[in-house]
Amino acid sequence: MISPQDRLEQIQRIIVTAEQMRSIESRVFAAGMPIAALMEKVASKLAHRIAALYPLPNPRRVGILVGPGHNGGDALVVARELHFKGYEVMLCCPVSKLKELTEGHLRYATSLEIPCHPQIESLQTCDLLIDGLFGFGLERSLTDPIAPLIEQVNHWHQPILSIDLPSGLHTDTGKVLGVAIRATQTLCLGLWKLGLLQEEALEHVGSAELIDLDLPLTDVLAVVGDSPLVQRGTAQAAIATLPLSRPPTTHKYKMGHLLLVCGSRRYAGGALLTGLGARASGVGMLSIAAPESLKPALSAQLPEALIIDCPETPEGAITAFPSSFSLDSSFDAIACGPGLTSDATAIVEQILASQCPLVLDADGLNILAQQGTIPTLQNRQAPTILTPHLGEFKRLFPDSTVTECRVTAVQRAAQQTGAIVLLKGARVAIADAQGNTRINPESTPALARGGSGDVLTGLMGGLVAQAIAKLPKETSEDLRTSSISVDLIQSGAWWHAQAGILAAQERTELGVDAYTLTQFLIPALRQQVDAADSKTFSN
Ligand SMILES: NC(=O)C1=CN([C@@H]2O[C@H](COP(=O)(O)OP(=O)(O)OC[C@H]3O[C@@H](n4cnc5c(N)ncnc54)[C@H](OP(=O)(O)O)[C@@H]3O)[C@@H](O)[C@H]2O)[C@@H](O)CC1
Ligand SMILES: Nc1ncnc2c1ncn2[C@@H]1O[C@H](COP(=O)(O)OP(=O)(O)O)[C@@H](O)[C@H]1O
Ligand SMILES: [K+]
Repeated sequence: MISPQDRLEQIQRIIVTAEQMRSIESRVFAAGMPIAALMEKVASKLAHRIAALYPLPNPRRVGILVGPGHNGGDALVVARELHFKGYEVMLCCPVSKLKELTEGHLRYATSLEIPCHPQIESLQTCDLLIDGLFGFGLERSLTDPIAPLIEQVNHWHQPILSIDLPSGLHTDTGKVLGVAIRATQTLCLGLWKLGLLQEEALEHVGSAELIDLDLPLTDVLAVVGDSPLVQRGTAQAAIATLPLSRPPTTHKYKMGHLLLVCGSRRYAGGALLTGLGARASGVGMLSIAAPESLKPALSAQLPEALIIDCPETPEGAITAFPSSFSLDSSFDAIACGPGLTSDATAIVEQILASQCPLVLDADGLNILAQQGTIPTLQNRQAPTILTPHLGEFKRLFPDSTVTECRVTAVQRAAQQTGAIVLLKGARVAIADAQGNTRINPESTPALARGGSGDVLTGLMGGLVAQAIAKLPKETSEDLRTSSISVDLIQSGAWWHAQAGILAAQERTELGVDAYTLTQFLIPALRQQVDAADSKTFSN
């Protein structure tokens, strides 16, 4: 039997759509769990958590918004529980036609003399609001009388805690259906809903937490599959994937040789930041192909790196490798792009034509887009990882539907190109050609700053080089490609985000320039590994 900790770790990785959640719920009910019993369990866990987050005596007055379905039912059971814990609870139920179970709970709450108001204004003096209007059953845009009510509540100043999802969000796309609650906090029930991990939802979700409902893993996996394609990144999964321990008899070339191709006189920092990101990855050997005029600055900051002086244009951009250099099989991976400028077309073409595993970013991506993304990559044999931000993604895939759903856009891009595609942003989404998808659930807007993507490119390049270096030399291209998993790429995205979070905690969100970020990569990893170890020991 799986231990409760392992089960919870697996549950934390699962992401469901509304349809999948409905199927899981149906299986549990068909197996004999009464709907009302599950609702009691949900609401008792919610009430406990709410009382811990907002302990008496302040806040005392709690206003609860009740919708027509079972989200409203949950809210009413929470109302009853908080009432008995000593909170001064009042309800607002703006609809008259309720589902049967919800109606029963409303009748009982009223019998307990918990006041229920049709007008939202009565709740304005509450210290805390709980949003139980709609959960994953919402399918249509909100209109009168609920839409104006939500707009009004969003203008008030008390914290709002949403049950399952902020009411008004689409469960799968995270898009606002007309209007949606702007929650301070969302307590998601049972399993993570896809919409909560979509970038569009972020301003509405606040901080998000999963309330485990002990849904049987067999029922969950029967619906999402034993190895679900779409998974939420977790610290445990990332730590398990990172190359944290080294074989005792290893040597530098066994720990990966990474070639960085980056920088120009104009974007000198691009090469440095990529190099510092790569350094933190632990890669065994680092070579940097950069304009020759950057050598003194790079050597001063990265004394361990081999600098390959490239001839440069009068503007200080690389156009080609030096004539003495051959792009041979001594490199386990190349990370290319930050700070290059569009003058680097020939060198990027040469790299794309090589058999070397490649992380492509920034101007490397813009040059690829000009060459024709899909045909160029379809011809490429070696593993390729693209790390575009939204603008670069649109240039790479002009026909994409990225504005509708980032996750499906990334999946399609990966399937069309055979590359692993990582779409940057507040919620990084990563997919491979087989549809395996990861979403990084936690980050900080402190990273929205020039150069922080360069750090990611170097870090990612170092991780890829180490993964490739582990393989025997005669490994086939197919096996080399499959050795670079979405989990490895997600572990890099997770690590980068954790460094940003730790740096922001220590230095405020204003203090996380890209150079500072590089200095937090190792401390953040240390902190996370220690936290994971202490969890293991305490279990
Ligand atoms: N699955 C689980 O494991 C568990 C689920 N649980 C809870 O149940 C929640 C899901 O409950 P749910 O299915 O009743 O849907 P919910 O989100 O409350 O709303 C649907 C209602 O809204 C109505 N409606 C829809 N659109 C509308 C609109 N635009 N404007 C106005 N009305 C609109 C719609 O009416 P209709 O479409 O029939 O007109 C229907 O009555 C889930 O989020 C969680 O909180 C837990 O209790 C137990 C464990
Ligand atoms: N609002 C945000 N929240 C969290 N992370 C963000 C946010 N905005 C950007 N990032 C992250 O910061 C990095 C920015 O990369 P990029 O746009 O390539 O910048 P640059 O090219 O200047 O280095 C990416 O890793 C991205 O995921
Ligand atoms: K809700």
